Formats: sequence, structure tokens, C-alpha cells
Amino acid sequence: MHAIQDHYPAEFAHCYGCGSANPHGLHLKSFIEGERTHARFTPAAMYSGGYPGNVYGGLLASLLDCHGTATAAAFAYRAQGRALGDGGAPIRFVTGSLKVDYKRPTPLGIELLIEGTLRSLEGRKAVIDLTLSADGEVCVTGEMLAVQFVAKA
Ligand SMILES: CCCCC/C=C\C/C=C\C/C=C\C/C=C\CCCC(=O)SCCNC(=O)CCNC(=O)[C@H](O)C(C)(C)COP(=O)(O)OP(=O)(O)OC[C@H]1O[C@@H](n2cnc3c(N)ncnc32)[C@H](O)[C@@H]1OP(=O)(O)O
Repeated sequence: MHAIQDHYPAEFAHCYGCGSANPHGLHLKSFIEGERTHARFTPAAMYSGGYPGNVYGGLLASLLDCHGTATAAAFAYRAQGRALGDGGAPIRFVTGSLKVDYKRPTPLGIELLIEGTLRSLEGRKAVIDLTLSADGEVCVTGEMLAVQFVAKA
């Protein structure tokens, strides 16, 4: 199954969080299934936060950042009745704002589940609700305003 990011054009594949062409990036892969999106990521020891055994909060925000914009793009395609990677003009979103709430420490070394749902899609603005869980427990929640990117002439 192709990830949402697999459909980003090559010129947008350099994102640190999810670009397949960035050798130093996280290579996050997000999928849409029904009314939610999901991605999985297992942080290595180098992503340690301030206290041992737990994940650095900036990394967690990065995971929500990329998953949120991918979620916005996937739901915008769906709203227009289009398939991802249909060869038409790409629909791409950037992060306008991202609120992150750290509910409990996130353990290092186990697979994290990042999920997204669409709260609203109006014009160029998509509001996405995000969660990041470890072992079935929600550690981080997020709320993103993603804005559809329009190239300026
Ligand atoms: C950042 C662009 C760099 C070039 C990127 C090129 C292409 C990108 C295309 C595709 C990306 C592909 C893959 C993405 C992969 C990974 C992405 C990871 C996520 C990121 O890492 S992404 C980087 C961080 N991200 C930024 O670097 C954004 C910098 N920023 C801007 O580029 C502008 O700021 C922009 C475009 C956001 C809006 O600018 P704009 O001029 O196009 O439109 P405008 O200001 O009119 O906003 C329209 C409506 O959104 C409301 N609105 C806007 N911002 C708001 C906020 N913060 N809070 C509340 N409401 C807000 C307004 O109030 C208005 O609402 P209304 O229509 O109701 O009045």
C-alpha cells in the first residue's frame, strides 16, 4: 500500500519529517483508512528527551507536523473526489499552526502510533486532530491548522 507521502512530487520530497529524498530525515509514512489516518514510528535512543528513557518533545511535534499535513492533503483529495497521485495538480498543505499537549512521558524504543482525524475543511483551511500513543496510551495530542499551499506567481 502506498503512503500519502509516496504521492508527493519529487520537488516536495525533501521534508525532514517525511521526505523520501532526505537521507537524514525521519521518513514518516502516513496512511488513510476510513475516517482516520495513521503512521508508525519507533524512536531510536538518539531521540532521548530531558530524562532517560523518554522521547524528546520536539521530535514528537515533528511527527505530528508531518502526519497532520499529510492528513489534510488526503482528506482534501477525498473531498474533491480525487485519488491521491491521480496525476492532476497536487493538493499540498503547510502547517499554519500546531498546538501540542504533552499528556504523559513518551517511552523510547517502542513503536508509536500517530493518528489523525479531520475536524473541518473549509476553503484552504483544514483543522486536524492528532494523537500519539505508546502501548495503547495517548501520550501527546495535537491540533493543527493546515493551510493549502498555493504557489505565488
Ligand atoms: C512554507 C512554504 C515553503 C514552501 C513550501 C512549498 C511547497 C509546499 C507544498 C507542499 C508541501 C509538501 C509536503 C509537505 C510535507 C511536509 C510538511 C511538513 C509540515 C511543515 O513543516 S510546513 C512548514 C512550516 N510552515 C510554514 O513554514 C508556513 C509558513 N506560513 C505561510 O507560508 C503562510 O502564512 C500560510 C501559507 C500558512 C498562509 O499564508 P497565505 O498568504 O497563503 O494565506 P493567508 O494568510 O490568507 O491564510 C489563509 C487562511 O488561513 C488562516 N491562517 C493562516 N495562518 C494561521 C495561523 N497561524 N493561525 C490561524 N489562522 C491562520 C488565515 O487567517 C486565513 O483564513 P481566512 O481565509 O479565513 O481569512
